Amino acid sequence: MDEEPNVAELQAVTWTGDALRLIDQTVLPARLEHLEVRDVDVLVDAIRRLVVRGAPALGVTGAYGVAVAMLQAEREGWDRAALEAAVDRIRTARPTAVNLAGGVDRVRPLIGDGLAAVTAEAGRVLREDVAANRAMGAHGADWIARRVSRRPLRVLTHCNTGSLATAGWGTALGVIRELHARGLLEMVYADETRPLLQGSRLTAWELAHDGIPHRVLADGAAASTILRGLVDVAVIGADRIAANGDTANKIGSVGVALACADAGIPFVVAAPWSTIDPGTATGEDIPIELRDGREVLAWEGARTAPAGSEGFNPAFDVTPARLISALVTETGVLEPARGRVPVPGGA
Ligand SMILES: CSC[C@H]1O[C@H](OP(=O)(O)O)[C@H](O)[C@@H]1O
Repeated sequence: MDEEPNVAELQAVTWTGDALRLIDQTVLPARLEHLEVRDVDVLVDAIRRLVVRGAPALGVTGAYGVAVAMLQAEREGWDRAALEAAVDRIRTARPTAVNLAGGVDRVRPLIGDGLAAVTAEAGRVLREDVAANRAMGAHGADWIARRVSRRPLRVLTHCNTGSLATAGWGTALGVIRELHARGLLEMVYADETRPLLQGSRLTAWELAHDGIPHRVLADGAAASTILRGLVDVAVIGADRIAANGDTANKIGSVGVALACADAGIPFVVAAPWSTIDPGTATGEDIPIELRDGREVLAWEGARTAPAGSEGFNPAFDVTPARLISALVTETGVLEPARGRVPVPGGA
């Protein structure tokens, strides 16, 4: 890695004019490399392998993915039906983050207006997300500063919700960046987030580049670290939020929420409205991605479990609204645990 990147401004997803340029998150933090995508099969594979990942980043990817499909259709002489089928494959490449489908659906109606219309709308999706993250950071820091009296603050987070998971700045990590900028932050406890280690590989990389003090902990250490009083607030992201406030996020999130409830500290979710799905009534209706069990049984090709063992690898879990102290959005803060949910009267 040559130049030191400005990680807070890093763009996991950019459009080159004729290709999607993705940071390859599977090789971070060892190497900062990019993948230029001009083919739908390559894009679907990149989404499934988490080359690009994180709900808002997937939303931008889905939007520009329509442009990738349009250019390939032109090159390869696809008819409209073949183009729509390719767009559907992008839309369904991963099931849980509602943003992926949302990004595709945002630009799909513009296919008939041509590539420029599609890429212009996709650009708005990207810029709106950056603006949303900045606003979320401020709303979240304001809420936490009002609700938590200890200074400075010790914050626990799970998975990666920074520039790498969004169009820039981050959701939960955007709140953490804002707390740091205000001089309110003592320490960030970053769950390693097995099995793909988004916390130890990606969040730690972002925090280190920002000069934010942090410690990486085993996922299994989160609950006792919270119960021992070493954490003042937990802030995490989301992949899909149901109408009643139930929230799907990276596997291990609900354990953090349960520990926070028992310890009497706030459990905060930071997510843009593009992650809220009014069409999903409750957490029971959120599709949970079941990934290849082998991800749990090995790391970088080195088997860690016995040959005969099977893996069980749900990628997300659902935290019930009753455990969520604050849902921080770009327009302000809801309090699901107090009944203030995205769709009042929702299921
Ligand atoms: C800012 S949303 C990030 C969200 O997405 C992650 O999932 P994955 O790494 O599998 O894409 C995780 O749930 C994060 O909280």
